[in-house]
Amino acid sequence: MADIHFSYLAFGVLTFLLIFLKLIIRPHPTKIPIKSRHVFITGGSSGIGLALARQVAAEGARVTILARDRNKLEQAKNSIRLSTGIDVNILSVDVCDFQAVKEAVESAGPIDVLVCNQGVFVAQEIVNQDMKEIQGMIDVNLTGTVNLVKAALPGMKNRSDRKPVSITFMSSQAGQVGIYGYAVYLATKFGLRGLAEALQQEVIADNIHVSLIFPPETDTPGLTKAKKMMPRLTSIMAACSSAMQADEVANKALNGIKSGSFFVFCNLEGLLLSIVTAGFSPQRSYFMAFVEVIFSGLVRIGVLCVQWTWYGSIEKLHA
Ligand SMILES: NC(=O)C1=CN([C@@H]2O[C@H](COP(=O)(O)OP(=O)(O)OC[C@H]3O[C@@H](n4cnc5c(N)ncnc54)[C@H](OP(=O)(O)O)[C@@H]3O)[C@@H](O)[C@H]2O)C=CC1
Ligand SMILES: CCCCCCCCCCCCCCCC(=O)[C@@H](N)CO
Repeated sequence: MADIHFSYLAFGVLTFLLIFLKLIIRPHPTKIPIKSRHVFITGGSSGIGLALARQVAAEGARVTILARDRNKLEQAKNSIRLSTGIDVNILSVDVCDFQAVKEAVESAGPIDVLVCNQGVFVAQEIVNQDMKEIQGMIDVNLTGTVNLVKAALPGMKNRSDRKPVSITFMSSQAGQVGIYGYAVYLATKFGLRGLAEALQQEVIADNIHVSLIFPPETDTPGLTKAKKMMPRLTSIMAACSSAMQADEVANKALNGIKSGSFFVFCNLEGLLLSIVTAGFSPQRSYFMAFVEVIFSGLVRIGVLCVQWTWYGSIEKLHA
């Protein structure tokens, strides 16, 4: 008898919670159309950016890709033409040069979806890392992204149609959790989260929607390069989240952008990380908000266990 009453009560409380969350979550849910829109992808000549460029081109978007190396850009353009029959616009620019970024953005025409995906990463203990490498990661990943936002925002705010548009940042699961060997890289990726949270508040009135993508290790030319000198502990920790192909990550990213999700996770570990690091992030899905509220404590126990094994590995390898 008491059992039945208890389950009614639990059901009632959970239903009330769902309805409550549906009423209060902000920003409101949205949908970002892709077809016939201008998608501007930095770092679009390689890896995740190239895979995303191919997918949005196949969905009928007008695509611009930006990177430094003109040869790689030409190759990317040819490979996208071969697989989709569509021509993308290429721009050879260094994101660290604000003036050049501004001119490139103006030459490309009004942007509907800006994907700041360019990034460099070197896995190495900070004590061994030289200042050039450190400064390079901060300049490309963080300052470069600020440059892009600063250059593109005026045009996006003053667009002629008021349809929803997106600014998307390529973070990393290493933008949600500390990983040995990635101290400076993490500083840039955690930095993007702060940028994204404040920016979303500043641009919501313009119907601009911010997304943050959190990929696990992804098979790309960039990762192949980083693996050459990766510390053992970096590999051990990164292997706790299952690796993915660039196409799969691009697909998750595209679905996340279309649904205007603020946090976009890519695999099961990513879902758990997004629950446990939800913090003060905006949430458009009442269902995800519900999942966060109910499960964050439990997942916290899980990640504390993961930290326990990680610190065990650190002790062992440093003994
Ligand atoms: N691969 C992985 O395991 C993961 C990657 N990520 C993130 O995803 C993003 C893409 O990574 P991935 O596909 O592996 O990278 P790649 O190294 O394969 O490609 C990087 C792209 O960025 C461009 N780029 C680099 N520096 C600049 C610059 N200064 N100005 C303009 N473009 C630049 C490169 O072109 P060029 O050199 O010609 O300029 C290239 O197109 C990065 O932000 C990365 O941090 C996140 C999680 C996991
Ligand atoms: C119970 C909860 C379980 C949660 C498990 C969490 C495991 C986190 C692993 C994070 C791996 C991040 C790799 C990103 C690497 C990257 O960004 C690239 N640029 C370079 O590889």
